Amino acid sequence: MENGAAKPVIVAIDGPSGTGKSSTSKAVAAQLGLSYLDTGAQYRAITWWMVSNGIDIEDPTAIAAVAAKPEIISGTDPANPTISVDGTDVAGPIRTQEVTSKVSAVSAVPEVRARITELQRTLATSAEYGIVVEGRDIGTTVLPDADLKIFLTASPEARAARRSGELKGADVNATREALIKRDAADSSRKTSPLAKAGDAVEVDTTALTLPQVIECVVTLVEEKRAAK
Ligand SMILES: Nc1ncnc2c1ncn2[C@@H]1O[C@H](COP(=O)(O)OP(=O)(O)OP(=O)(O)O)[C@@H](O)[C@H]1O
Ligand SMILES: Nc1ccn([C@@H]2O[C@H](COP(=O)(O)O)[C@@H](O)[C@H]2O)c(=O)n1
Repeated sequence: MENGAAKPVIVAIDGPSGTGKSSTSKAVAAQLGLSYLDTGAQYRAITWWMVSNGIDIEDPTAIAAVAAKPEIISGTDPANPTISVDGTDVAGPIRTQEVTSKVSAVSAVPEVRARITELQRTLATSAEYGIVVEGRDIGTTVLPDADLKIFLTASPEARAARRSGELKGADVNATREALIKRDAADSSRKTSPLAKAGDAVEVDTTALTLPQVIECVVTLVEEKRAAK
């Protein structure tokens, strides 16, 4: 732990799918003694609830009408990030192909975003030593006053190779097409699209190893902390 008497530091890490946001954010938070929030897991959790309750994912009005119903709780320990819906641990179910293919439609609904954004701001402001929050709109919308904003990128080929390595036996081309499709949906929605904040530092991770990306972000956070 390196938190000492330092003031809380708020770090926003955004970027498209498979650029390394979760792996990097978790490691940076653990190394610097900060909390960690995976906002994609929250959108996946509400999507899982919609699917489980038979809500028509193609109907934004139906989604909006029930967006406030599920109780979503995120644990922010980077060594053991947790996510539950109405008391049920959904860490496994939110990673299914079904949820992945439907999450962009649910996360595009403004009532869903308002609800989840409120949860995210509450967690960020209550983190004693600071927090690393990763997602798509953290630097632009959720935490526009974050101390440090990072926007991770990587080529679609690198991202697909990483993902298909994770999903044993998955076809790289199909994985690449699915990533591109999800990024396009997330980037083109009206409310809080995936976007780089004007004051974010862009890090292209295509040719970097994960430890190199972590080291780069740790250095940037330490510089910000020293200047606070
Ligand atoms: N720089 C890197 N080099 C090689 N592999 C990496 C790198 N960064 C991350 N990975 C691997 O790529 C995969 C995807 O990383 P991760 O889940 O962190 O991405 P993400 O941006 O959070 O994705 P998503 O938005 O889809 O959740 C993981 O298996 C991770 O270990
Ligand atoms: N700040 C965010 C974070 C995520 N989303 C939506 O959730 C989906 C899943 O995210 P993963 O990081 O777990 O892959 C993502 O495709 C977005 O639709 C979001 O809208 N805003």
